[in-house]
This record gives sequence, structure tokens and C-alpha cells, in this order.
Amino acid sequence: MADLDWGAAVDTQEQTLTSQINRIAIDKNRSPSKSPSAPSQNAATKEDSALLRKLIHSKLVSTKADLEVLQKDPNSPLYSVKSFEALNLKKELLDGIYSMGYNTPSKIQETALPVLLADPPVNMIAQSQSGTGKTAAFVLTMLSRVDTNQPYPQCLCIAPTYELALQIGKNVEDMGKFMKDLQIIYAVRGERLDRGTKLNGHLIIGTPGTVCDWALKLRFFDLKKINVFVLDEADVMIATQGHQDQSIRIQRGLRKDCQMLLFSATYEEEVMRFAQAVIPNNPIVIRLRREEQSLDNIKQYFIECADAEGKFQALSNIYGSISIGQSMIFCATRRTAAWLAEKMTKEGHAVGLLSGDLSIEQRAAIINRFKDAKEKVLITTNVTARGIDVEQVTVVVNFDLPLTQDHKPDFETYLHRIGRTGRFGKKGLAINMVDSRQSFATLKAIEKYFGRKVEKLDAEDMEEVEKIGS
Ligand SMILES: Nc1ncnc2c1ncn2[C@@H]1O[C@H](COP(=O)(O)OP(=O)(O)OP(=O)(O)O)[C@@H](O)[C@H]1O
Repeated sequence: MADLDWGAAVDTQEQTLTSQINRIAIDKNRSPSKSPSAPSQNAATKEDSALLRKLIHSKLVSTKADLEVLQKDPNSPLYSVKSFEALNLKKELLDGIYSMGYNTPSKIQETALPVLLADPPVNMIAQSQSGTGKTAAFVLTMLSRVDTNQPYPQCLCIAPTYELALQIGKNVEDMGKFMKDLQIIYAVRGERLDRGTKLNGHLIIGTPGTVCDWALKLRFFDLKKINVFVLDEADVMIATQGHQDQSIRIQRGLRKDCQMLLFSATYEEEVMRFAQAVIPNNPIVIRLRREEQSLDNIKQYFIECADAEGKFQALSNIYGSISIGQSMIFCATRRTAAWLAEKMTKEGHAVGLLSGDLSIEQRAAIINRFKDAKEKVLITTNVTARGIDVEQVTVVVNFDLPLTQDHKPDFETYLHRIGRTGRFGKKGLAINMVDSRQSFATLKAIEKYFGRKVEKLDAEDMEEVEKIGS
């Protein structure tokens, strides 16, 4: 394609823009007003992705991978539970869980929950990919240990951003909705309290900076009275040096026998070093490996077109001929994505455009609409959608094939876009648009790399098009 260099430049620009987005409240009614903060550039992208990933997972991410226990506490034998009843929870908590539609514990919850709820409490470091049920596990732990008759904060949870803290708070509110007297406090920027205030709520959720100020400088609550301390999104947290220091200062103020828990979606050496520094006393370390993605069960096609307009026409034929559930269309540049979104909308499709020039609040709204199936098509660039798995998507269109920064075929991204986890996972359909010698060569390279044929499809041939949908 002629605009490749230009495309790469736009994507670089997009990456920079994305990283400069200020933090904006997602639900202004829910919580205190907020002044924007200016986190480091790297951190911003990670934080944004963490939030979008969290939002897209309205359901558990299914996994067949086995849980590994990397470090055990010899004094507390590990076992797993297959039901929430087996955990001897308070009735109102069990009611809360069922009201959220949880029937059985997820893979990580099966093993983590018996340890998390054991007495005497044990510290834990747990890693598993986004959407596998970590938040629910630690929220349940905090709620099962809170005593609403005691008018002071007993559980403390810190997360890297205001929005992530709110998402956790939403979980606490949902799961704790039958605990009548439960009071949740948000310790986030913009929430102002008078000097001398003594907090009498039970559970604090906040960001490291504000929690540090409230606990150590303003003494709004007593860290020594905290029984459960949770550090969530540790991999995002470490991207900001200040957050690491603040987390360690908070942790040092806690009692030695306070239960300390750390959760992370990824497992890198740096994260684990931080985890071991902040979670003392021989914690149990558990890990749920991410399942490999594969192209099994994916039907792959390519369509030859003359140019971008031709690609649009071909797409239009396909969407008009077969019934497609939810689909994602990847474009190389923001400009192509916006152009295509406009054309498809004019044709009457309900289309969402996820683009890096939008604020995180706007992107979150688009993700939520797509998650709720208000839009069936999500058009995006790779930069914006990186790392976001959308399980419900059955058709993926590469309007432009993925290329690396130096314009080589990007196999990893290709696999990530269209691959599925689990050999017996859902069936999928991938449609690749080709409009130049170079994009054809990219397609051939992809075919060779994965050792799988990508069938040619004639988008004008209705009968053929209808066949792929069946
Ligand atoms: N046992 C369960 N049964 C059914 N659904 C569940 C269960 N546990 C969690 N969920 C749901 O699955 C989704 C993902 O769970 P959760 O947010 O706890 O994952 P997570 O691992 O914390 O993800 P992230 O790393 O993005 O924070 C949520 O919509 C949650 O409500």
C-alpha cells in the first residue's frame, strides 16, 4: 500500500497521543470529582489498556490451563473447592455472589479462595491473565473478613488509577449489597476531607498517592487496624516509580500479621521482584499460565481488491450476504479506520470506532457498548486494540494485514487478532483484504509461517460468500 510509511507515522503519533491522555472519571455520579493527574507516558498506556481489558470482560475468560503453585507455605496445605458453599461464607455474602450470577468458582478462585479465607491468614501473590476472576477473589476475601460492627477501616485495596479503583469499588458494592451496614470509602484524588477527620467506613479502595497522604500524613485512618491489604494490577503499578515507593511505604505501616495480597495480570521478573518486596512472610505464589492461541478452528480467507474502495465494496457484500455475530475490523491507520466507519455507518451498520485520539472515557464507553452488543462491528487500529481480547467476536477482518514497525509481516499480531485459545474453542472466521503486491506477499508469508492455507474468496460470487458463513 502506498501509505505505509505514513501509516506507521500515524500509529507512532497515536501511541504518543494515547499515552498523554489525562485520567478522566468514568462514572461521575458514582464517586468524587477528580482532577486530572499526569502520570508518566509509559504508564498511561498500560493503565488505559488495563482498564479497557477489565471493562470488556463481562464474563470469565475461559481457560483450560492448569494452575501452578510456585511457592507453598508448608503450614497450610493447599486444596481446591468446586463450590462457593464449601467456603463457609456469611449468608449475605453468598447471596451477593449468586446475585452477580456466579455459580461456581473460576479456575484461579478454586485454589486461591481456600488459602485466602484460611485462618490464620496467609499472604499471597497471584498472577493470571485479565478476566480470570482475580478481582472477585480478593473482593470476596475482604468482605468475608470485614466486621461492619467496627466503625473503622479494616480492609485496604490499592490500584494504579482512579478508574481502576472505581471498577474494584463496583465489584465490592455488587458483592456486598446484602451487607446492610457496609461502608466503602474511595481514597482517590479530588476527594477532600477536613483535617482531623477520622474515617468510620469499613473498606478503603484507593490509589497509592492519596492512600499514602490519608494514612501517613493526614492520619484519617490507622494502618495498624487494617486486617487485609490488597495491591491490585501490580504489573501496571510498577510502571510508575512513585507508585512502587508509595506502595512500600503503605505496606511498612501495616501490622506484621495483616494479610497481604498482590495480584498481577502478567508475570515478568520485574513484577515478581516488586511482589516479593511488598509481600513478606513467605507468601504463597500461584500462577495460571495464559493458554497458547492457535489457528485451529479458524477458517481463513483472503479477498483480492483493487484499492481501499474495493475492499469496502467486498466487505459490504459479505456483511450483506452472511449473518455475522460480532466482528472486529483492523485497519493500519486511524484515518482508514475513521473513513471505513463512516462508510459502513452510511450503509446502515451499527459500528463502533475505537481510536487512539479518543479520551479513555470515550474509549471505555465504546468498549461497553460493544460488550453489550449495541454495536455489532468494532473498527479499530492495532495500537488501540492491543492486548484487548474480545471473546465474543466470531469474525475478524484484517482490512490491512498487520505489519511490524519495519514493515515486515507481524505474525504475532496476526495470531493475536484471529487466534483462539483451547483446541476445542469456539469456531472463528478470518477475512484478509489484499490490494497490492506487497500485501499479497505479506499474506503468503503468514500462510507459510503458520503452515495453514488461506483460501481465496471471490466477494462478488454470492454463492461462495454464503458458503463461508455456514
Ligand atoms: N466465579 C465466577 N463465575 C462467573 N463469573 C465470574 C466469576 N468470577 C468472576 N466473574 C466475572 O468474570 C469477569 C472477570 O472477572 P474479574 O474482573 O474478577 O477478573 P480479573 O482477573 O480480576 O481481571 P483483571 O485482571 O482485568 O482485573 C467479571 O465480569 C466477573 O464479574
